[in-house]
Amino acid sequence: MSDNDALKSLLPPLAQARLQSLRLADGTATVILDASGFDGIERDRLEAAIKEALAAAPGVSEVRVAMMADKPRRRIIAVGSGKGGVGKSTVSANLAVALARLGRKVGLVDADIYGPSQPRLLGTEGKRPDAREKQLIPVPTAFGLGVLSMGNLIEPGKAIAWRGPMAGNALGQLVDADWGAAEILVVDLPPGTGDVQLTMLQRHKPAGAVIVSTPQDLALIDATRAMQLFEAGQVPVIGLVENMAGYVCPHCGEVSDPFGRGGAEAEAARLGHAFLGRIPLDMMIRQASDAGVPPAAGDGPQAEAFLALARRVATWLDNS
Ligand SMILES: Nc1ncnc2c1ncn2[C@@H]1O[C@H](COP(=O)(O)OP(=O)(O)OP(=O)(O)O)[C@@H](O)[C@H]1O
Repeated sequence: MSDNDALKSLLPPLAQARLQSLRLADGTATVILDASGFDGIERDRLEAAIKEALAAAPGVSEVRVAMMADKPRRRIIAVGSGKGGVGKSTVSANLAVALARLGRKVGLVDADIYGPSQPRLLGTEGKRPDAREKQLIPVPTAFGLGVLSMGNLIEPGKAIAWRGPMAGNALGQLVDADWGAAEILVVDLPPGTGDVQLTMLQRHKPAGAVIVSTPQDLALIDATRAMQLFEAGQVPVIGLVENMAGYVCPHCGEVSDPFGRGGAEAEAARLGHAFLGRIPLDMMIRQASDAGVPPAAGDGPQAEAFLALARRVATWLDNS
């Protein structure tokens, strides 16, 4: 029997069952265990039992126990659009806030190198993330979620010079940050089908993608292209959201359809994708967003529209 096997046989059965590695070097026994599912008391008890079991073993002067914690199963929802200005950032921010309101543990990554707008939308402008051992710590917001933005990493105005590997590495820093207990990461992608999208697909494997479009035909053609990119990368398209869908008159509340109606729903159906809902073109949405208070955090029909979207996305995640 090797020294390691002899030591292993001294461990309590539970520790043996959960053992990942056991090493003895210079009198120090290092025991690494998979402690997923254990609470603090169970961990303390097990650690004490292991120390007691090995303390008197030959050649052991010190025992170190490392418990590998549960890694939360974190899933990425990529929010994309075919073209800029369709409200992808607005939808991402409010989807994340609404998911948090539904009790989901969520974080938001602003990967839009061309126009990082999440700090403004979530009222965190000017706040920089801390870092611990080179890992970024998300900036807390008033809405129950943390946020990290490309804007935290690049100097304003320099975004356009960011290409390929640089943008990919920056995305990695944001996605692999210290997201704590967050189970869902909503990632606001740049518009179109460029480098950041490809890195997202290849390195970070989103669980699914939400595509935002306005009702115009041209926006829908671009949205279709964005959906095809995700499908080619084997990322399921959760569905299509139609933003700026009907205009809500700020005076009388009447809803009209300056860009037509039903186009996105028909396009989603044509492509065999789900239609996730309609967000109206509403002055209140723009004003609240500009003021750093996402409408999803408030009351009324605007919040309800985003909560309905979040419910659909949460249900999709639960069933996939
Ligand atoms: N449903 C809406 N009602 C009213 N205004 C909206 C709505 N959605 C977005 N906006 C406004 O439209 C503008 C563009 O939105 P946003 O920045 O979210 O778009 P985007 O697609 O992320 O753009 P970009 O790709 O350029 O970053 C913002 O001023 C935003 O407040």
